[in-house]
Formats: sequence, structure tokens, C-alpha cells
Amino acid sequence: MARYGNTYQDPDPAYRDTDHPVWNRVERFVDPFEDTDRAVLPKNTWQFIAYFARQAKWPFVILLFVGGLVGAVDAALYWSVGWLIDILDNSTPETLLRDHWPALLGFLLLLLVVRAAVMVAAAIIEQQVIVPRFYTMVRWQSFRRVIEQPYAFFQDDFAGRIATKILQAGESVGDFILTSLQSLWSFLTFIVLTFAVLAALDWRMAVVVAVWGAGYAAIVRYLLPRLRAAGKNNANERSVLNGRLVDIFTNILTVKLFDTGRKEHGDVKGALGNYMGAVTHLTRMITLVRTAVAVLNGMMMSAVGVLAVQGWMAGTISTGAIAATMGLVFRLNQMSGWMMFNINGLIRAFSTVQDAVETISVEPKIRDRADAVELARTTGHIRFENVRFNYGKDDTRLFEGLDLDIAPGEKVGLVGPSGAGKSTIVSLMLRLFEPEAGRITIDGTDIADVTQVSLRRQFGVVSQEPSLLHRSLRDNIAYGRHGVSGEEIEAAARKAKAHEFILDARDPRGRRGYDAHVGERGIKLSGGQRQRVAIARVMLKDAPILILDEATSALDSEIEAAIQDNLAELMEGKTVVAIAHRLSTIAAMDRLVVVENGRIVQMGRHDELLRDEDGLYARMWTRQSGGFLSFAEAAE
Ligand SMILES: Nc1ncnc2c1ncn2[C@@H]1O[C@H](COP(=O)(O)OP(=O)(O)OP(=O)(O)O)[C@@H](O)[C@H]1O
Repeated sequence: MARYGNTYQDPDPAYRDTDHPVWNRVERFVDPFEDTDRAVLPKNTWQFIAYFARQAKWPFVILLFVGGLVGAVDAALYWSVGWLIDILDNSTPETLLRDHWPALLGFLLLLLVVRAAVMVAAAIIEQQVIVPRFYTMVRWQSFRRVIEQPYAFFQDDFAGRIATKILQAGESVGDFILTSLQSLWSFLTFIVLTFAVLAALDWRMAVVVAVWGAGYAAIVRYLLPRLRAAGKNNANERSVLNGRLVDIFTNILTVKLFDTGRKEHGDVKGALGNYMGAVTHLTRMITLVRTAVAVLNGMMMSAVGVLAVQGWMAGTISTGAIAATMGLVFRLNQMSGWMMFNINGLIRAFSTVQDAVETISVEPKIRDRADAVELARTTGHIRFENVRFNYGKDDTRLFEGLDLDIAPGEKVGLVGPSGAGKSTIVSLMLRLFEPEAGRITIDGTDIADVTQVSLRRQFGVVSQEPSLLHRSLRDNIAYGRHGVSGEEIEAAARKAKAHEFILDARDPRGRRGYDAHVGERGIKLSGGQRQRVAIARVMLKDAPILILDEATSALDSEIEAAIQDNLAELMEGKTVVAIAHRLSTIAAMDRLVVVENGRIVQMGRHDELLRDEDGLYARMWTRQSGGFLSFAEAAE
């Protein structure tokens, strides 16, 4: 029987040929879904890069070797041209093959086999191992750390920005190492070999190359930190712009309804302008670099050329040696121009990693303790003991010495004006935030001593605006419990009065009923329909504590009445904490807790509270019922 909920989804069948016997042989070098037990990734950018590089050590060691060989083969080719010219000069068609066939064969092999083998090895490691697998490994491990961040972390950042950081981390770490090992390393090898060849011919030419190398290093050294700073600015402005665009499109309804003055045009223009400014700053640096390199290279090539011709005239350098020398320095010129782009790419990749590290390697403010225990199914006895809490604001305290004891199976309604702290009480129970002082216990165990997963297993939460994931309705309901059957999902949907509308559902891609997808590119559900799906999800979860945060606010009275019986069944034997502005929906609870400005000002049953006519509850009740609605009516 099919089971649903929290199951790993196999890759799309279209990508199954990734299990190819030949390709896989090399691709298996890196296991993208392996992980270490390190809780927080390194905060230092270099250490962050090294941390991942170590996990794919062998491909990178091979690449280091191959990168060096690329430079050596390149130098050998130019040197061979000179050698070829000299032996042609000194041979006749009759003697050429007879005297030089082994060397000529070697040259042919260099061209035909060695060069190709080195190139293919580099391509395989880069394209088959690093790009698909190593990138995925970095992204996977980054995602796993970020998802462990507490709720507040996600409230303080844009969802799109966090997602981008995870994606970018993979490619930037990979690109940085690839560029260093391939381009930079083979370039350095080439310079050293060129220097050696020229030194053997004429020490003055070697000095020219050494001076050129120092000049090149000076340009890099002077402009590198500046380029780096400009690159970081660039990445920041880009993500601000991206965040702003995503924010606008996420809140498009508000923008459509309120932004009549086209304020968003101005804001986007501002962000685009800043981004362009940062880009301009960066590109100016790049132009300066290119100019400096062009001038320096021109001087180097002319000097070596003059010295080489002088040597030929003096009879110390052969024609072939001139050809080899000029070939080497022309190649150096070509490489150095292109290396600047690579160095620029290297810096850009580094600053992107730096930027991503600031999001990915943050120490989570709330973490399971090392000795955290699994909380077994509780009876739902919740206690707040002398809890002090604010939302990181120094001046105001929301809760100061809050005490609250909710007995197992008790049904408690939290009541109070907007902003009183009702939702915060619930958030603290769920450990979405942590108290500054005091403690919260469930069945006598401090919730700070248990794993967050086992704590949240105790709770079924239906909130005012339940969010549904962009998946099928079935998966959304099955999200409540791992491995449920289709029948159980349907039974829960029936109880939550969701079954009927689900049967009629059809998403834009033609999937119907429980298979229809919800969300941005799926079917659009009304607030009430979403709440019913969320109620079905919680019914399946069957947790001992039920939190109803305005759980039925979006339902019309008819539907509400229809699911009320099932809600009563759902609440049976469970501890319930309900928040509702519509007091009539919670008037029948065992106890009402009235909160005002973070303090509990009244507690008792509905009728008891009404007796205190000047009390906050009686005043709120009178206002809502217009003074006409009796408790008997409300409790019906
Ligand atoms: N994430 C947050 N960061 C900072 N302050 C917050 C945060 N959430 C709530 N607050 C503040 O804490 C106070 C209590 O908010 P809370 O949401 O608990 O009130 P509430 O009684 O549930 O209100 P409502 O009935 O309007 O939902 C409010 O002043 C609110 O502005």
C-alpha cells in the first residue's frame, strides 16, 4: 500500500541515466549527499572553502597535478617549435627522419596523446565530478545547517535571499577552487618554465620576465583588495535588489492595492541605481587592471624581442630559439590578459562565498543541547514558571515573571487585546523563541532540555493563516504524519470537511483531487479551505497538545458548525490552547486566561469572568456581543 508523508522523492525518471556504469565510475568520486556532524560550518571564508575541499580531496589533488601538467605541456609545445625549426635548419630531407625520428615521434605523441589526455582528465574532473556533485554537496550541507536555524532567523531575512545564498555557495566554492587549481596554477607553472627556458638562452631575457612577473604581481597586489571590496559591494547590492524584487512580487496584492503613487518604481530604481553604482565601481577597477597589464606586457614583449634579435645578430641564439622565445612570451602575454579575468572571477567567487558564509555559518540562537533527550508522548501538562521575555528589545519587557499552569487535558482559551502577547505565549511553548529567564516545562521536563523535534511532536497547530507547501493536497495533509495511507488521509479530510472541495480541485496542469497541487503555481484555495486542509493535517498528527490560533476564523458559520463536532472529537483527551478574537468561539473552554500587555489580568470560566463587570473580559464580551448575546447562546 502506498504510504505518504515526509518520504524521500526519487529523482525524476528523466535523470535516471545518471546511474550510468561508465560515467558513474568517475562521478562516484564525490558523494553529494554525504555530510559531517559539524553543527555550524566555518565562519572564516578560507576555512569554509577548505572544509569542503577536504571532503573532495582526491579530485582536487588530481586537478592540482593536471593543472601543473597543462602549464608544462603548453610550455613544452612552444619550446618544441623552436627545436623543430633548428633541426629543420640543420637537416636535409634525407637526414631528417634518419637522425631525428625518435624526437619527432615524441613531439607527435606530445601533441596527439599527452596534451589530449591532460585536457580530458581536466574536463572529466571539472565537469563530471566538481560541477554536478561537489556543487550539490556544498548546497546540501549548507541547506541542512540553515534549516536548523530558529524561526526568528527566517523572520529576519528574505526567503529568496536565503535560497540564493545556498545555491550560490555551491558554485562559488567550486569555481574558486577550480580556477585556483586549473588556471592560476597552470599559469604559474608556465611562467616558471618560461623563465627557465629563457635563463638557459640569455640571462637578460630571464631578468625581463622576472621583472615583468614582479610588475604583474604588484598590479594584482595593489588592485586585488580594491577589486575584492568592490566585488563584495557588488554582491551585496545585487542581493538587496533581488530581495526587493522578491518582496514586491511576494506582496503583490498589497502593492496593487496601495501603491497608487508608484512608490515601488522609485524603490526599485533606487536599488537598481545602487547596484549599477557598485557595478560601475567594479568595472572601473577592471578597466584599470586591463590597461596596466596591456602596458606591462607590451614592454616585456618588446624587451625580450630586442634581446633575442640582438643575440641572433651576435650569433649566440639560433633561429629556432628566437621562435621558441617569442612564442613563449606571446603566449605569456595572452595568458596574463586572460588570467586577469580569471583572477577577477576568483575574487568574485571569493566574495560570493564570503557573503554566503554570513548567512550559512551563523550560530543558531536556539539549538538542541548536546545532551538533549527525546521527549516521549506527554500528557500535555504545560507550566510557565516566572518567565521573562522580550523580542530582543532592551527597553520594553513583554513578559516579566509570567506564571501559567495548564493541566493535562485542560482546554484553555487565551483572550486579550491585539498585541497583548497571546501568540507569543504559544511561540514560547513551541520554543520558537526562548525565555530570557524562568522556564517552561511539559510534564515537568524543561523544554530547553529536550530535542526540538520531539518537543514539536507534542503539538498540533492550526493557525490563522495556515501555510500550505507547493505540493499536492495529499502531501500537504500527509505532512502531519510520516507514512500514512491514502485512506487515513481521506478520513482526516472528511472530518475536517475538506474532502468535498478536494474532489473538485484541479490545478493548472490538470492534476485532480488529492493530486492537485496547491500554492503559487497550483490551485488557489480560499482562507477557509486552507484552514480545513490544515485541520486535516493536524488531525492526522494526533499530538497530545492542540494549539488553535484563530483556527476557525476564516470559516463561515455553517462550515464552522459542521466541523465543530469533529474539532470536539479532535480535542478529546488533549490539552488545548486556543486563541480567538471572536470570544464566542472559546467561551465554553474550561478556563479563559485574559492577557493584557504581557500580564495575566484575569483567569476563570466564562461565567465567572463575566461577574466582574469592570473586568477586561466582561468589557470585551459586552463590546462583541453588543450586550445581547448570552453565554448560553455562545456556548451552543
Ligand atoms: N517577531 C517579533 N519580533 C519583535 N516583536 C514582536 C514579534 N512578534 C510579536 N512582537 C511584539 O510582541 C507583542 C506581542 O505580540 P503577540 O503577537 O504575542 O500579540 P497577540 O496578543 O497574539 O496579538 P494579536 O491578537 O494581534 O495576534 C506585540 O507588541 C508585537 O509587536
